[in-house]
Amino acid sequence: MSQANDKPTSGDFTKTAGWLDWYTGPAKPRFQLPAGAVDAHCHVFGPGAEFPYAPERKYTPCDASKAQLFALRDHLGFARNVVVQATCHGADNRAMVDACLASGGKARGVATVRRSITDDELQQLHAAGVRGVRFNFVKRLVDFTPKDELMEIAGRIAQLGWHVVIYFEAVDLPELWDFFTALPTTVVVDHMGRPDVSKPIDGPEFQLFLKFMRQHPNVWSKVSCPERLSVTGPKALNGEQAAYRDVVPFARKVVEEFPDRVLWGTDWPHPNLKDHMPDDGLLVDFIPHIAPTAELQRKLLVDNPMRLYWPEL
Ligand SMILES: O=C(O)c1cc(C(=O)O)oc(=O)c1
Repeated sequence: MSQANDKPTSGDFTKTAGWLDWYTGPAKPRFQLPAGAVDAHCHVFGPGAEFPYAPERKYTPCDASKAQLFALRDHLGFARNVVVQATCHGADNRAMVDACLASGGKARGVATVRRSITDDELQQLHAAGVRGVRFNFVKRLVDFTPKDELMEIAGRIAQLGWHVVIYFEAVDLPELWDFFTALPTTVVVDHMGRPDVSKPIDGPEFQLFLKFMRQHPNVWSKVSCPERLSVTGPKALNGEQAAYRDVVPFARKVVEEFPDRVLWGTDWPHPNLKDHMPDDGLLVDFIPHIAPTAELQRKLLVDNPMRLYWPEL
């Protein structure tokens, strides 16, 4: 349906040139999600008039509110969300926290924090449902933060039982290896560490990522974002049931080798896509291609995210 660039950015903001808005009117998935499924990676954007975008942001999105996120959750058949702080909000977690608080216990959060955060502020985030912090190493999204600052934060949040979510490009893994493997918490990799899927699955780059997971049982991976990683498509649009073929072997390998350490999320509202905006219903239909059995699906969508984000249930 709509791929038009017609969604607003409220407040004193103008969308980044060429910004693609999230997809209106997604299909009802054909794949029936297991009961209690968690969308373990999604975001809210603003609305800018209520929760202004951060001065240090690298892009200005269209608004994507908590009500719109919850409507998508219900439409697709998810029971819960994990709302990950988007870089356009910097370390101002108010929009994410507001979504968690308004969810009636159906959303947990992952925050971005600075070294200056107080213990009281961390406790308030915990009470709102935050269970992790995100460290971002993708240079087009954030300015550099010194590793000693990040390690100090990791040490503090470890005491709350939280985990660290890391986002990086595959080519940067060698340089980041020592830092990542020194983290004292569970470590969750966003989007499989962004493999270049035009390279062979048994080539050095993806093998290094598998080695990272094999050698470090505290490392988990989100097998999300085929729409970002795919080079050949086809796109999840117009009813396509075999989308993003080139990503399937990579994601399926991770799911099958590490079934107890994988998560899946829509990545709605899909920041910074340049080529197309996927139909989120068809993205859900991608899941059985990478998790082909009911047991793998239940672990990926229910057991693993519940263990990490709702261990008390
Ligand atoms: O690849 C991206 O552009 C991207 C950006 C963000 C963010 O801005 O937080 O989050 C993601 O999961 C992916």
